[in-house]
Amino acid sequence: MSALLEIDAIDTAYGSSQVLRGLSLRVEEGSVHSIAGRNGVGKTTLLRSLLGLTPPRRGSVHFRGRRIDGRSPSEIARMGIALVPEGRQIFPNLTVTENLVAFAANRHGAPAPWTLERVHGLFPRLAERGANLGHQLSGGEQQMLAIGRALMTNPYLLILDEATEGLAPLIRRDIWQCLAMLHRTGLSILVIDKYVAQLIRLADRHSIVERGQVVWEGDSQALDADRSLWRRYLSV
Ligand SMILES: Nc1ncnc2c1ncn2[C@@H]1O[C@H](COP(=O)(O)OP(=O)(O)OP(=O)(O)O)[C@@H](O)[C@H]1O
Repeated sequence: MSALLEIDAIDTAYGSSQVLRGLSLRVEEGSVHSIAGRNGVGKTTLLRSLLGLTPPRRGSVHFRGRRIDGRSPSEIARMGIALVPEGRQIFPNLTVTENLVAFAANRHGAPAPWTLERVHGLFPRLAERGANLGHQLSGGEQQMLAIGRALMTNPYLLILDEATEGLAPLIRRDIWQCLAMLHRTGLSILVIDKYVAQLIRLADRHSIVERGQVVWEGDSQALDADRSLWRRYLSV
């Protein structure tokens, strides 16, 4: 496997308040990589750093072998990173179909690109609700739409920030199943979530963040076996 994303010793701060402290992380191509950790340890700041929203002050970020820290968020997105943000942030006054096609692109010539039809195959509910406005959807439907919209950009890396937050258990199960299916297609995924047992089932590698640093990294078997890690770093 080769590295799709390489974050090397980044420091990121909001004004004088430093959040990330020499954080390093490597996501292999074709893998699902989870980032876990308690509230406020810097997980969202890590995403903001690699997406160019809050650029790191030190260290480097490479994506597909090219340095991306210092580039603008739109340039980084065009290089093939798609975010499913916390809170979904779909367009409330566009229809479901308009939300899906608004940013559709196949900039990198994916041989089997995501299209409206393929997204409808993944989430049949989005086909049924195609003419409804974003604000008329349930939380679960909004989450499906946010994932579908990200896929329509045909990214190399899909990032999900708390995608199952606030969803009913059955809808959460659907989202986990959808991510497992995307993993089987070979898509690389970086996922932040609180449900450690589900992350263990889904992801290949895990990084635990504490006070702005990665304090543990390993595979699912190792994370499953060491419950002291869960108690110490994950409040579960
Ligand atoms: N825009 C901002 N300005 C100043 N401080 C911020 C800003 N955003 C986050 N912080 C602070 O940075 C720290 C890390 O926050 P961050 O959102 O990255 O953590 P997190 O691990 O994603 O937590 P959560 O799970 O609650 O989203 C927190 O102390 C938070 O208060």
